[in-house]
Amino acid sequence: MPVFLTSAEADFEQSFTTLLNAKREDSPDVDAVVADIIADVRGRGDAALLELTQKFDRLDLPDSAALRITAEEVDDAIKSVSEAERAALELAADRIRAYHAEQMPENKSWTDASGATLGWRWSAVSAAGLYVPGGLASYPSSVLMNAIPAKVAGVERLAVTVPTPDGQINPLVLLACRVSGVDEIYRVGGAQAIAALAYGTETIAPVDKITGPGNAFVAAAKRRVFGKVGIDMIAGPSEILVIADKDNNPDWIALDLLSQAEHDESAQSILITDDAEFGSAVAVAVDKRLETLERRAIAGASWRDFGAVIVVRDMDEAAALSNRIAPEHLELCVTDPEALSKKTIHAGAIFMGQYTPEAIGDYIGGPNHVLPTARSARFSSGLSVMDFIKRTTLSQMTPDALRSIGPAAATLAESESLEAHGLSVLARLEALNR
Ligand SMILES: NC(=O)c1ccc[n+]([C@@H]2O[C@H](COP(=O)([O-])OP(=O)(O)OC[C@H]3O[C@@H](n4cnc5c(N)ncnc54)[C@H](O)[C@@H]3O)[C@@H](O)[C@H]2O)c1
Ligand SMILES: N[C@H](CO)Cc1c[nH]c[nH+]1
Ligand SMILES: [Zn+2]
Repeated sequence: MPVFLTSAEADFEQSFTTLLNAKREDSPDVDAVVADIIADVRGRGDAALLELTQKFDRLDLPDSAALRITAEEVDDAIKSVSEAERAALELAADRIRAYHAEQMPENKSWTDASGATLGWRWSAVSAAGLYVPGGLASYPSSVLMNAIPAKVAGVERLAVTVPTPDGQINPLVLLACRVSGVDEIYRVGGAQAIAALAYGTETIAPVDKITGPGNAFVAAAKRRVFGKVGIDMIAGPSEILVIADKDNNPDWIALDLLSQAEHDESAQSILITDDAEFGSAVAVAVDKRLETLERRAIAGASWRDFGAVIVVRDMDEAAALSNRIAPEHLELCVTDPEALSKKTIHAGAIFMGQYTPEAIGDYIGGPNHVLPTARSARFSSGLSVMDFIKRTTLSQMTPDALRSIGPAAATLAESESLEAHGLSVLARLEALNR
């Protein structure tokens, strides 16, 4: 049974805090294994990749050239994709592209009172690496969500790594690469893929930024290579918080809760409502749906161990609790979602009104589905074009500007005992005054 909490009860604060701190990730001690794999790939390059691919993915590759999945192999694999799946993927790609194009920031420059021209300019990283988790159960939608923002940002080179256990790959993953404009794809997985992307091998040139989800080995490797390259984030198990009033169909809300519960036994689904009877009706509907759901073992475990129904006095209280949870996904199934959304400020993504199930955001809405989990929406945002660009500041002095602000720089340099700093300004001022 999920927990059923009522905010008016005396022990609510204690129970809510327990819910907030529920440990949802079993991270086995994988760091030592990952350190060895990274050292091996740095030392032996492709030879290590071939050996580790044999060991972990049971795939014997004849030589380094076979690490890359060729355009012909992609052509062959995507023949099996149905027309309906192709059309859906293309529609999703178009909508994700259009949304992310709107995110591109402007360059800026201005001249201030001293005569100095100041500003900044954005430019894309030169090369990005995208890790796609392996197996037939991998998500093509996640390929679009990672690759398209990179392309929109202007990244010139985008390399995908994907493990192919026993030689198997989801053809939709390859189609998603094709639709996103990615043609550099390697059949390598785990920590060895991350090491190859970060440090390079004979076949895989190094990248500047690595994004994409993966298992504990991938996450540990991303943590280790951070600094050598940039990384996006370490995404934890999925989460959904639904705030709903009684004017909703309990079955719809139950399905929304289960849509994230079915991802992972450690996923978390929470309903906050101001109507206890409605809360009970949703809990009943969840149980009913669980009877027939294909992934009922996973979804049932998630709902039993981490699910919750919270009954509050009013929607202001709901908003305050939501901000403390800072969920990855927040659905506002209330009469005035716009007004409530102004109060629910800590959330990765908000879905407004009863006709906007979170699943729309996972696939086709346009915004990114790679979002902050584990309460990190308090201080961070989902993947965007901003993850693939960086800002360079610009300054240009005129002689008058240097005369105006240079002496203060020289004074500060002297107070820091950095003589050459001060002299580099003073030498120019002397020349100007000659
Ligand atoms: N958040 C998202 O959008 C999203 C999307 C898809 C998948 N995921 C997550 O990605 C993960 C997928 O996991 P997966 O394992 O199926 O695929 P994966 O691609 O993440 O990992 C497979 C690789 O792990 C390595 N590995 C496995 N056992 C190892 C061992 N004992 N020692 C060293 N390396 C080992 C191997 O190299 C193997 O190729 C799941 O945790 C899933 O929840 C998240
Ligand atoms: N909801 C997941 C992120 O939390 C993303 C996803 C991919 N496919 C379906 N859903
Ligand atoms: Zn999902």
